[in-house]
Amino acid sequence: MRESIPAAGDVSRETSGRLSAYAVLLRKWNPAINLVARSTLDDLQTRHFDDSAQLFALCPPDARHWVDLGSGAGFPGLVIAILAADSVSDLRVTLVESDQRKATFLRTVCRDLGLATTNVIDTRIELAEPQGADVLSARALAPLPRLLDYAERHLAPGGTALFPKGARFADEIDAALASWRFDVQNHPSKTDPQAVVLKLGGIARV
Ligand SMILES: C[S@@+](CC[C@H](N)C(=O)[O-])C[C@H]1O[C@@H](n2cnc3c(N)ncnc32)[C@H](O)[C@@H]1O
Repeated sequence: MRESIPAAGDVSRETSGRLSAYAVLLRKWNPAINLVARSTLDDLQTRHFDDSAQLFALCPPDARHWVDLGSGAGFPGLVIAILAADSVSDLRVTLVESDQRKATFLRTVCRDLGLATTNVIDTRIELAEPQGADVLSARALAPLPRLLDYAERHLAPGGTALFPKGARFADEIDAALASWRFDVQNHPSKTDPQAVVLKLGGIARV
């Protein structure tokens, strides 16, 4: 089956082809290793592809290394890697996923799609070598205070964190401010009226 999944905004034929090939692999592997909830397979584009692609527009132009934590089936990190492969930037992407079967899936997609500058680390975030990321992302991984612990390990000084969050994002920010200071912008989600993408900079422990 040929998928037709362009990301949000205009993308080249090559990028559109890679996104379609990724979707085909996802559907093929999903019954065996439960990459995404079956209920979301009917709306892969909005729930996963567009939801991931919106983060790419928030990437600082001088970023060189994007690290996605707890990538699972590759959201948002693999979509970012596909979009970056077609951009003028030299962005390389690292996906951290401790589930070995999911990490194998991520590596297979990278190989089949020719994503030569995307790397998969199949260890726990807490144990992985510090990554010095310019941009750190994590979707559906952990509450904000724990994400900031991860950012302390893996984000370069002055780096940017992008965390999609649900309707209770303000409570998470309040909880995090007990131990951290940071600048935060709330970008409304383009796929869910209740959700936002939090863009954090200047992260430091109080
Ligand atoms: C709920 S899923 C979200 C996956 C993906 N980010 C998404 O939004 O579709 C969380 C993923 O993070 C991985 N994970 C959870 N804790 C982790 C850790 N400490 N280190 C590495 N991966 C972790 C899990 O294996 C799982 O694939």
